[in-house]
Amino acid sequence: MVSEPLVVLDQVRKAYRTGQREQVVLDGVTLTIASGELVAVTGPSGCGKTTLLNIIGALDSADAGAVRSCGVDLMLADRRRLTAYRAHSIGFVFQFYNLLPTLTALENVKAGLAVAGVGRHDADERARHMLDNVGLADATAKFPAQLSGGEQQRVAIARGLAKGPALVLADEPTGNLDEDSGARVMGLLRKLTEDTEVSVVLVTHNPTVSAVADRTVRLEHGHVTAVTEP
Ligand SMILES: Nc1ncnc2c1ncn2[C@@H]1O[C@H](COP(=O)(O)OP(=O)(O)OP(=O)(O)O)[C@@H](O)[C@H]1O
Repeated sequence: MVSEPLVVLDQVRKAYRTGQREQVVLDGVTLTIASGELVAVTGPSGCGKTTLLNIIGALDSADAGAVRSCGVDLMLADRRRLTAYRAHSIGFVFQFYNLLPTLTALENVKAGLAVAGVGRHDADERARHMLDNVGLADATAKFPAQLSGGEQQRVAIARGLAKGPALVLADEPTGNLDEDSGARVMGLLRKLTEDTEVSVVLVTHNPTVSAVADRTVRLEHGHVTAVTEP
């Protein structure tokens, strides 16, 4: 039996309007992502990579086309359904980690679980387990400012993954890291897709990062211009 892809984008169009001016950012983007796949999205600055990620994550909406992800039709779903989709199905990882500075590593991961509706006892156990998985079992009580950039990004990955999402969306997850820390973060994301059914879509400018992916999708002038597999 051939299973349905986790994400299906069909002829997706997105334009931004500023006053009278309309800028078409995505102009007929078609793309599918399978469960357990790691897909890198590359392309020149301003080509719409973040916009594409935001549409898949229901942080923004397409103007036309079809967008289905994790069993949800994002073009038809109401706000409540979209909020539940973001909270349960998607793990977000950002370039600048977006950790809460006044919370410890453990509390940051637990905060992500609270949003997903996980009870306090379960959340504590799961958060500790996730921090252990990313190699930070000794850093649970540390605040973000006491951690390196790479460690902070690993906390952010633990936070994004603790709720058990089907899909992780990562915008330049290694963009602020040195080569070694970046390689470790990529190794973590790679292992995750190998050990579980989680899919990862990440935006990157770095060819070393996209080399780790199952597929690299290049966006240019609103279109997918190339798809490469290593
Ligand atoms: N909310 C918005 N309103 C108006 N224009 C926007 C908005 N968001 C993005 N844009 C414009 O859409 C285009 C695509 O932006 P996007 O952030 O998706 O590109 P990107 O490929 O991720 O760029 P970069 O690699 O520089 O991060 C840019 O020209 C940007 O200025």
